[in-house]
Amino acid sequence: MTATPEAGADTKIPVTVLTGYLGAGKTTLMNRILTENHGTRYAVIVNEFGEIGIDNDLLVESDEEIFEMNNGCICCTVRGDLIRTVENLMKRKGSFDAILVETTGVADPAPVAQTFFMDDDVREKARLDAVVTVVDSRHVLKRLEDTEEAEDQIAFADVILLNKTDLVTAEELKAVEDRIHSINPYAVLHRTERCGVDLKAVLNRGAFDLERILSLDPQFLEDHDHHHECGPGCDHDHHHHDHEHGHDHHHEDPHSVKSISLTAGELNPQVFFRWIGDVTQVQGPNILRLKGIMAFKDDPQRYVVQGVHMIVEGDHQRDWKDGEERVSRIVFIGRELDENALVTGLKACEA
Ligand SMILES: Nc1nc2c(ncn2[C@@H]2O[C@H](COP(=O)(O)OP(=O)(O)OP(=O)(O)O)[C@@H](O)[C@H]2O)c(=O)[nH]1
Repeated sequence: MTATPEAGADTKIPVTVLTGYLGAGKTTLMNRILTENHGTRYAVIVNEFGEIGIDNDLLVESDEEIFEMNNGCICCTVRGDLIRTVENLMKRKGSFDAILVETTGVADPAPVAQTFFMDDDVREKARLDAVVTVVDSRHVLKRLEDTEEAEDQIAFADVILLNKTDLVTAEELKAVEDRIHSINPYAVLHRTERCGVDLKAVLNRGAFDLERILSLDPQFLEDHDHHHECGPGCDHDHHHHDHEHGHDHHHEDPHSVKSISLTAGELNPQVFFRWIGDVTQVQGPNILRLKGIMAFKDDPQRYVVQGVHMIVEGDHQRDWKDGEERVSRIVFIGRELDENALVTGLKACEA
């Protein structure tokens, strides 16, 4: 974690990570990005060559290669292939403006995101802009029953394209939205057919769109969630799927993903860094994402933290504006999170 503003943060190449279950529409979105006239030149990294038409854009193949960190982290891995690919791309810096990583065939988006936090050389040159998840509206509820990966992809997302809306009824779509919202209330949702979305809504979001995420009223979200999870969403599931485990109340399942949003006043940075380090060491395997904007006492600038599992990084972002309320806000998305401990822990960081 660096405590000083990083020089040249703006010159870092933004990286968009594209995830989504098999057949959700990732290639369709990719084709759109590569063919639409948006003025940005993308270098594309895929695990395997797709049938993508490329003009000016670079397409790089990378083989699956994942390293576990040898520092005892049980949930942190980096992708050697991705590091090398990004480094090779950087030698051609100037010939593209942004990088798009398609995680075809990769079930877990964490190692891809972690690579952009953990490898120093990569971090120096590139910044993770957003994780974009394409969801098949027709099949996602079933996928969520079958696999943890489908849930992880939603939990990780900053932007979600609710695709194939032509294949579901309005009620079905609403149920899907409710369910996604219950997993990750902070992702921006766009309903799409053939991934038809204004690409500005997907690309170059900046810092995981923290501003927007954290400006949401957590109280509202909690009420909202509760209502939805026990309401039409659950009903819908019952009608459409056979449940082997015999219940639908996802929030009662300790293994399901939930989000916890906390606020506090001005913090003592030393105490906060120690706390967030401890939290991620202990709860890291269960923390899929964390994002926060912190107000440190006597610090003229806002401090932004974000993390994946046990990895946290932070940076000063910009000056607090005149009249802007100096509050600290942080969101954890994960499984089996100890909410009381998080609440007490953050409180104890107050200056
Ligand atoms: N009906 C319908 N079909 C769609 C939509 N979007 C994509 N498809 C189709 O769904 C199929 C899968 O789309 P892809 O874009 O290849 O999905 P993908 O996520 O790249 O698939 P994999 O690479 O296999 O993981 C294709 O036949 C697309 O034409 C949509 O909104 N509605």
